[in-house]
Amino acid sequence: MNASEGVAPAIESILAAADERGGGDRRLSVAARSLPAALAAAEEDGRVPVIGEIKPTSPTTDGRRDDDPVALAEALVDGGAAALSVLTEPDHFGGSPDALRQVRETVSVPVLRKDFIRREEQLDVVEADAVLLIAQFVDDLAGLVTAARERGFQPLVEVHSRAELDDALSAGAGIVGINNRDLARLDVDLSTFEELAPHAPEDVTLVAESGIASEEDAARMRRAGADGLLVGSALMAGDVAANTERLVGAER
Ligand SMILES: O=P(O)(O)OC[C@@H](O)[C@@H](O)c1c[nH]c2ccccc12
Repeated sequence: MNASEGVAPAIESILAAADERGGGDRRLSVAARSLPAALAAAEEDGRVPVIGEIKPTSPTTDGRRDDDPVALAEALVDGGAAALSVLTEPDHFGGSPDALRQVRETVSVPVLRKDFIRREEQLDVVEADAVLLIAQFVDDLAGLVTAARERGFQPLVEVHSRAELDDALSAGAGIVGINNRDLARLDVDLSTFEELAPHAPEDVTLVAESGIASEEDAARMRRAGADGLLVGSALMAGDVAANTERLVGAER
């Protein structure tokens, strides 16, 4: 399979860079904070379960947010985020493994590592509670899901189509992220989540990813069955704690 077939030039460049990056030289063993439990606890508490993403920049963002990642993490948690996501991709998203390390040392909520992981040893770069695996970009999804679990990580498998959702489920994913962004065209359509969510079994933790900007968007994804919302850009623009508080307080 040629994983980069039919994807936007920015993504091709992201994948080429990902293939160049090495991995860790020893196998990590992490004691993970449970992401599903953190999302459920927020819900119990009457909060919209938001995974707040620290994303300094991206190929679809204008400008950059170069604040201290720890300060951003604290603002997200103060605003009520149930969990955090930290970009570790350096070349296109301005992230770093070190930012994740510092954030995870500071906060007590679960932290997701957001990167383009292609090979097993790339899991060994930095400890996190959950790791993103993008179905479209991984050749042996079941193998990487197992490799992630062997290290103690909770794999969050990202999908964008029915076929990828089925692949994620057959690979044994317990947490599935449905990305509303089409990586081939780079546009966002919230109906992606609405169309795919009904095909996931009840016991899978479902995360709606990308393009959630308003309280209405948050409510819409919750009505469609999202157990968690992964939000980056809309939180990063302006006052991070206030932005988070607004989405966390959205009604259904
Ligand atoms: O900034 P947004 O539209 O709220 O999106 C967050 C997140 O879903 C997005 O950053 C993302 C989804 N899948 C990814 C894979 C790699 C890098 C980034 C992503």
